[in-house]
Amino acid sequence: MGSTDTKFKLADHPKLPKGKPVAVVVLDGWGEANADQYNCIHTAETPTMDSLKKGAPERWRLVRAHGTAVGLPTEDDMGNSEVGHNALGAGRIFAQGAKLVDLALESGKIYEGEGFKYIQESFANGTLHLIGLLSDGGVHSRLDQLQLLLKGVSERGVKRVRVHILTDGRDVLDGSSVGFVETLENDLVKLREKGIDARIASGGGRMHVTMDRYENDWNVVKRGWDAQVLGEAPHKFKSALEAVKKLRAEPKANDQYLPPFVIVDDNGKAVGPIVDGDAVVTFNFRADRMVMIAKSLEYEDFDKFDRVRFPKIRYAGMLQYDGELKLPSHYLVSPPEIDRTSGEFLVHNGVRTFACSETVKFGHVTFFWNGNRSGYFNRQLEEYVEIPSDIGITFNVQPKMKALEIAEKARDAILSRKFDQIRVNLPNGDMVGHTGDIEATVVACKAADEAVKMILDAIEQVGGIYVVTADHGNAEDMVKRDKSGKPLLDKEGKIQILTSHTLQPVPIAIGGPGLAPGVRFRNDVPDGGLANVAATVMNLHGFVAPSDYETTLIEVVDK
Ligand SMILES: O=C(O)[C@@H](CO)OP(=O)(O)O
Ligand SMILES: [Mn+2]
Ligand SMILES: [Mn+2]
Repeated sequence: MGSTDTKFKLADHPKLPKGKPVAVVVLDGWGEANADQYNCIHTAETPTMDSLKKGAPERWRLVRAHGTAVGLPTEDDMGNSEVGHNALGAGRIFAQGAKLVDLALESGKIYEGEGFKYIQESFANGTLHLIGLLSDGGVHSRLDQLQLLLKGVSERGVKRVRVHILTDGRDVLDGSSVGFVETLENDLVKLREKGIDARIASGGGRMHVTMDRYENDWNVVKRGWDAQVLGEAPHKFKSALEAVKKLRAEPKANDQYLPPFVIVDDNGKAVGPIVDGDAVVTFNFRADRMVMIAKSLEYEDFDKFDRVRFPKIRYAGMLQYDGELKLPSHYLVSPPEIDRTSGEFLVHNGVRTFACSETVKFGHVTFFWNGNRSGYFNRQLEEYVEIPSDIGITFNVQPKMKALEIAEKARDAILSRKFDQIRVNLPNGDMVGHTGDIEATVVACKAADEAVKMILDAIEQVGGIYVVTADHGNAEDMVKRDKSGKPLLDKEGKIQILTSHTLQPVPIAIGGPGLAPGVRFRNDVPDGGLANVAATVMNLHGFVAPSDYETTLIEVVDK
């Protein structure tokens, strides 16, 4: 069983027993908001989640899931899966990538580090390529950081810059890509006036080009590779603005799924393929959707797709994206050191752990949960199950996704009695919410609720405990609003669909036959956030959390 490593020894909880199976269910993108027709969770039939809310007020509450509560720079920053699951798993609030990059740019430290010095060696004779998400969403990247970086490199000897853009429309409004491209083009004009040969070289929508995750579909990364490295794409344009405008005019086109394009010169030649001697920076700070491109840019041995050419480049990530794989080996800003996560502690204390989701969220309950670390802590005590996601579709056409399959795996793991913690992520509210399809999102929420029921029923059978929560909001608000909360209309008088996450708090409910009588939420942690959940879960496993963890949300009163 557990380890002898005293560093990880947890004290016994004075009142709560060990050995009860604990199901930890994370509903992705499931916030709490006022009830109206844009709240898909409210519209959907969700009897299980409703019963948790209505059933036991002392065992249901809201927790903060955005802004500084999850280590983001400001209270205007919506929550996201990376910071949400990091907080849930690590039990402490770490300054996250967005904030660390801000600080490094502000202080200028970014230019003093090993990563920058490394890429700078290419400035004299090579091109600097910047690849990343072009928006101000603040989930994966931020435009103002790109702008500061462009300014910084222009003052530090760069001669030729090529930007490879990925249009967003997921963390920001669909259609906003046009404005972001205009802004970037204006910045590049200014660089050219200073004598720097700076241009946008290629592009494509984030969900179709480059930003796949958890190896769901390597074709996505390949499309990016072909455009960015080889300078080949089905669409060729003289300017990125023209590209984005024309491609958006196609029926059903949207920013998230724009096809790949390259910018060509008057002779039809791509203006910025990546060649030997160049430097490349992937400027997203968030990890999950950069790991695959990082592998393709960095690994000599690589068989995921035919790269055709593997240029000898100096490559650095904005951050190091995977702490276990040390990928990439060069980076501009050190990632948060998310160590001593609850998963690691619990495994060292003999807690047998099962984690499951479908591919698009699999890393959320493993990699993110464990502090952006891939792999197991102890293969003997842990089992991580990935259910393959459908590929090549937008999830509004399949809103039930694999919720049922995930719930079945969780149910079987619970009934097997082989695990003490059974942890899942149910993706529906989030993945379908991102499509902006309100009807499909309602179906998605119902499917997630049914999955919760199956897991809770299994917990009932084995006398276990459940913790049901979420990582951030999404499906509970599908419309852009003004400050007073009124839906905003576009120029044609149509409502503006919100595809992004929200600033809303999320619910957390605890219960189950194994929950000791007298356990209830404390009322002296009113500002509790996702980081308070880890200590809570440790308590439910019969342990006291380490003293540097954010405090537990529960107390045990004598009954
Ligand atoms: O899809 C993603 O990458 C983000 C939104 O940008 O969503 P989540 O944080 O829920 O994974
Ligand atoms: Mn999420
Ligand atoms: Mn999301």
